[in-house]
Amino acid sequence: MHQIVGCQPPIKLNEEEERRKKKKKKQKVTDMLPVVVVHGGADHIPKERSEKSTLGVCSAARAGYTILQGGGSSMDAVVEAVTFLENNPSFNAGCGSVLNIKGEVEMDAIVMDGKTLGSGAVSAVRNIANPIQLARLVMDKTSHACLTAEGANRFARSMSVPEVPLESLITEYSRMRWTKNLAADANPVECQIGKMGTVGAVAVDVEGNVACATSTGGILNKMEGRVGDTPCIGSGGYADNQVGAVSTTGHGEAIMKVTLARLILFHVEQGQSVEAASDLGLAFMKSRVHGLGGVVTVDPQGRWAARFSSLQMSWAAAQKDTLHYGLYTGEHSTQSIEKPV
Ligand SMILES: NC(=O)C[C@H](N)C(=O)O
Repeated sequence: MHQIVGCQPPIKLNEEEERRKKKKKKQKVTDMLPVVVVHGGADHIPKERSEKSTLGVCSAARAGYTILQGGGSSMDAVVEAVTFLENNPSFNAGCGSVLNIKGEVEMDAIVMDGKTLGSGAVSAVRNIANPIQLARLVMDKTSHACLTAEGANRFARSMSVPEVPLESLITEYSRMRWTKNLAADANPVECQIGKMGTVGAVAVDVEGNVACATSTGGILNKMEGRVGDTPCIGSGGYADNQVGAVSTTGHGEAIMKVTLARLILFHVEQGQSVEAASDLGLAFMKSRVHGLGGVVTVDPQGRWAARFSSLQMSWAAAQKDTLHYGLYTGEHSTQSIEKPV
């Protein structure tokens, strides 16, 4: 092998100029940090519930953003935002979860840390007010990626996570929809309407670390023990500091078939913008397996997208001093982050 000694690339006269430009570009991009984006589920939300849904995602985005502004990690921010949404009975996660065929709540959740690719998930858990916090404990305190059903509940007890009465997670609205779907003349597709509101969040902190969190009660009148896409890595969410983070919502069986979150990040790796990559992933899911859904996506520079193929998806994003939010396709409202909606 020949070694070429003293062979240097020619010095460009405008090298300094280029360096300055690059630095400026980098500064501009990192100015976009921190950021948090949340969703309240890909849905067809009845009019009377849409305001609550928008208010809910806006306060969750604010809660996550407060953590980031205080120098907190993206993981802390997404868990905080999703905890907010789980505690809000307007969403299909935590209190307000849809009921399975037996009229019971069984919930799934996942978190993923883009710095380490560490993740934690729970599936088919009951009696837990905040499955997202339990998912985080699985990540932080075990060597496993997912715990399910009774085992997850036993782990919760060992971690002193309080168990709550099953009834406390059931709202009148979810019971009404469950009963309606049991009727002989029920239309199961129509009965899903207004109740697909899985919740999720993605964030980038000031250090450029990305994270995702997703939590759900699943789908209405599902079989006992059904596990959806949410706790599955690459389906319900994915986070990698080298690419970005995604949280998904929609028809779980379809999302799993195309591993939607990872598919979107593949498109980002191929050079697509977060917006184009999200649209490509959703379009593929629609054409290939007839599945509808929605996603929130960020890249490590703080560029973000909230996209959906369903009729609606409530979403909100907090970045710099602005809160962005929307519900219908093409809707994008903004206001100062200081001002309550
Ligand atoms: N609303 C949803 O997003 C449902 C969730 N993806 C599931 O199938 O469990």
